[in-house]
Amino acid sequence: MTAQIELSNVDKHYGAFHALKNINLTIDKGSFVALVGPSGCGKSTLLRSIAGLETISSGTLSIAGQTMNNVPPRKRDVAMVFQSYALYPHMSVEKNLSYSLRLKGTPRAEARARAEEVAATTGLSDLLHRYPRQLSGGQRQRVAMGRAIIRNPKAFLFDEPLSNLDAALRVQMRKEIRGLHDRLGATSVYVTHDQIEAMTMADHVVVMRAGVIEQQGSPLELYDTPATRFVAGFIGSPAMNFVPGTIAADGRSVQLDLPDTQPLPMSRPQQAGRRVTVGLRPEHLEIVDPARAQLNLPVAAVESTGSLTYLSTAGEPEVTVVLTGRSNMRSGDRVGLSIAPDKVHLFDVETERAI
Ligand SMILES: Nc1ncnc2c1ncn2[C@@H]1O[C@H](COP(=O)(O)OP(=O)(O)OP(=O)(O)O)[C@@H](O)[C@H]1O
Repeated sequence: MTAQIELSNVDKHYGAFHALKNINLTIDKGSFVALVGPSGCGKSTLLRSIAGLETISSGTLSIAGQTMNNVPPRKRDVAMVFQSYALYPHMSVEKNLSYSLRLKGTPRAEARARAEEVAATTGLSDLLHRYPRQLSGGQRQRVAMGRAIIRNPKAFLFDEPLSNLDAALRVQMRKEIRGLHDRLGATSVYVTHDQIEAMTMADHVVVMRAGVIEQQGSPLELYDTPATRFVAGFIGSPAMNFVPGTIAADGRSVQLDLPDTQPLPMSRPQQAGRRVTVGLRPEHLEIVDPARAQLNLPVAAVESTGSLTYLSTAGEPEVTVVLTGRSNMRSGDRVGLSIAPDKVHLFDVETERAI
């Protein structure tokens, strides 16, 4: 039942506002694709366009090879799962699950049997007689999932489904949703503003910005080779540090605009004298003996979570360093840092594209 979804040259205008700009995206059958980006970038609009809750202004949208541009939502055979759950409060879990089947005229006994089957898949077997108000947030989310599953749709469309849950439950539900996706062999499209959620759940991540697909790829492709400064800053936590710099005369190292820094060797030669933005991930900076450090910076703050320690430096721009374990550094100390040549990212100052 599961299907491929294809968008080619899709545009969406809300009056004069251009919400989606020339979107080209193939969602392979059986894949789990996350749409991420800051608030207002168009990810919900894209998802709602697939569902048919928005009409696209131009381009083609197809599901299982059939053009869907003018097909109403209920005939697209896709299931949406929302953050608000949208459960019927006056119906038991069993009735919530079987409602769509009953609407289609499925006999009562068969609908109940399907509800029991789906309840077993989603861990709701003991809760079939409860009402939504008697469920925890995670259980309600599972009912919302179950209602989508029972319809055996061509694709599952998730709109920030975990936003209402606390941090621990979110982590658990991520695994449950991904596990269900795998067991059902489903095609899933998942909107989130949380890049960690996207990275941990999806096979393919689509980063959007102001209505445009900025970059798409596997989670680690985006992390290792961000195409733009925006993607570099959006993927990875804590965020990449950006420092202005100049390619040195030898073309093989880059001098940062920070006092007490040596040129950083690069893995590929660049044009000498070129002004660039240098990207350094906090987890790639290593603390080293000041005598052989490439950067010597004053420490402004030290924060520890027990397993990780975050150092931030004084001065402009601030540089963040993350290390595993603990550190006896204190505010006011100087820290010596170095970074491997293949971990130095460079971006064009004007276009902000990776170079
Ligand atoms: N019905 C509408 N009429 C006019 N503009 C709209 C409409 N719906 C959305 N927009 C605009 O389109 C842009 C994209 O909205 P969308 O909801 O897709 O963003 P989003 O990336 O999902 O953001 P968020 O994470 O905040 O939900 C926003 O600037 C929004 O204000």
